[in-house]
Amino acid sequence: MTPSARLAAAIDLLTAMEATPRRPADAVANAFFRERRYIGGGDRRAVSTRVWSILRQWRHIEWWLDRAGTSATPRNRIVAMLALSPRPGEAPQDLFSGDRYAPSVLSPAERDLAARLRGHELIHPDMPRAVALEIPDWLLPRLETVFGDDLVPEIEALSGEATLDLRVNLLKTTRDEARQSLAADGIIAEDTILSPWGLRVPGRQPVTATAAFKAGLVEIQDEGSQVVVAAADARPGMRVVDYCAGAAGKTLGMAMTMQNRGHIVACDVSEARLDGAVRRLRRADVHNVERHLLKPGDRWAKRRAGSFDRVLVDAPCTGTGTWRRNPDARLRLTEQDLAELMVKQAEILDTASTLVRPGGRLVYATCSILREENQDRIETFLRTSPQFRRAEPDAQCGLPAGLAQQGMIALSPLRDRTDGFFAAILERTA
Ligand SMILES: C[S@@+](CC[C@H](N)C(=O)[O-])C[C@H]1O[C@@H](n2cnc3c(N)ncnc32)[C@H](O)[C@@H]1O
Repeated sequence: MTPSARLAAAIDLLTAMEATPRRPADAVANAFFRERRYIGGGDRRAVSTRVWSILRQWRHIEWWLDRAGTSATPRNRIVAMLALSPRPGEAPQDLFSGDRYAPSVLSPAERDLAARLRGHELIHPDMPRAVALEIPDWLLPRLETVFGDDLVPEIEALSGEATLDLRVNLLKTTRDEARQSLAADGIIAEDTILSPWGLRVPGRQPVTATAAFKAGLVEIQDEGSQVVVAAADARPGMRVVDYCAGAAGKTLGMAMTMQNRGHIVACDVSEARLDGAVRRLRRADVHNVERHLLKPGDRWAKRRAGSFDRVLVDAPCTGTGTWRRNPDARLRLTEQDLAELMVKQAEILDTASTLVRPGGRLVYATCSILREENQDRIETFLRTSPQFRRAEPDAQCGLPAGLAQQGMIALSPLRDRTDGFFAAILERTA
């Protein structure tokens, strides 16, 4: 594709995203490219990079368009981005060439817009703080409470590119062998700092095409998720529940720390997600996992009360810790979403906690950075559940000493170079 044709595809993709504003951008993009199989890998990456650069600057661009008195159409967004963040060979009038497959030539109003914005920076001193930080207005006071003086660098870190982390599957290999196998396919990976089984790959590399990935030696998993797996400290022979297992990301990690011995029940309310786990479990050679679909009125938990050594609750949450991957999510998130999720988290935690045996552990985790979903949730739970107390990670789980503070781990992209993650370790005393 020519640069102009790629730009036209970017405009079409932005238009598709605007047509379904509640749908995650990556789901819209996947559907978009599935319907256009003629767009090859390199072109797909170029179109996505262009669109994602706009998603990351959504509020900045809107502010500039509003100031210019024009509407935030996909074409105007792209014209504004090209003018505010110019790159060599990307003059708007050249890319909007009107040629075959290219966007139609700029209208007088679009040309005027480009001329007015040229020479300005994306961020302007007059922008309200929430706009400058690219977060919804209602979230600003909450994030100021969480990060205090570090708010700006923390949000900058949350807005950057995500790292590509792998969890080595110790059921099949060692960290060194996995690293060597990746190197044979031209991918140089480094050990992660916090996770004892992690490898970090620089940039965006085609890991899924490597022999290591195909053979199930490595699994793509953010280091923060791996830390949650380590905090769960599931050991060989234990009875374990992964109560919100989804497609089994953390189930796979726990099966590994259990050396495939003992039993894990992977529960979820989503049949599609649990089905997605099957192929991953097989590829990783995991065979101590049973899947259980939770249904309304399900008596499964009641019948098994107090019978598990470990219960992991990887709760549905705002995902505010994963903005590096999903920059569009921060703009979709509403105060109502947070309120609904908090009700759900309380219900899930209450039910799942009944499964833990006396002396067993409950680990509650989110990929959120908000206090309401994390520390506040745990404090409320502990007030009403005196049979639980905070516990420290055991040294044998492999996490660095001092990572947990009073039984809670809060990871941030700025400090830890992971997604924003939270995990609380609770022990049932009676
Ligand atoms: C953060 S995701 C889990 C991700 C998964 N543990 C992983 O590591 O790949 C949260 C999961 O909670 C599930 N969920 C939502 N409501 C639930 C409920 N009431 N009980 C159990 N699971 C629920 C969702 O379907 C979703 O798969």
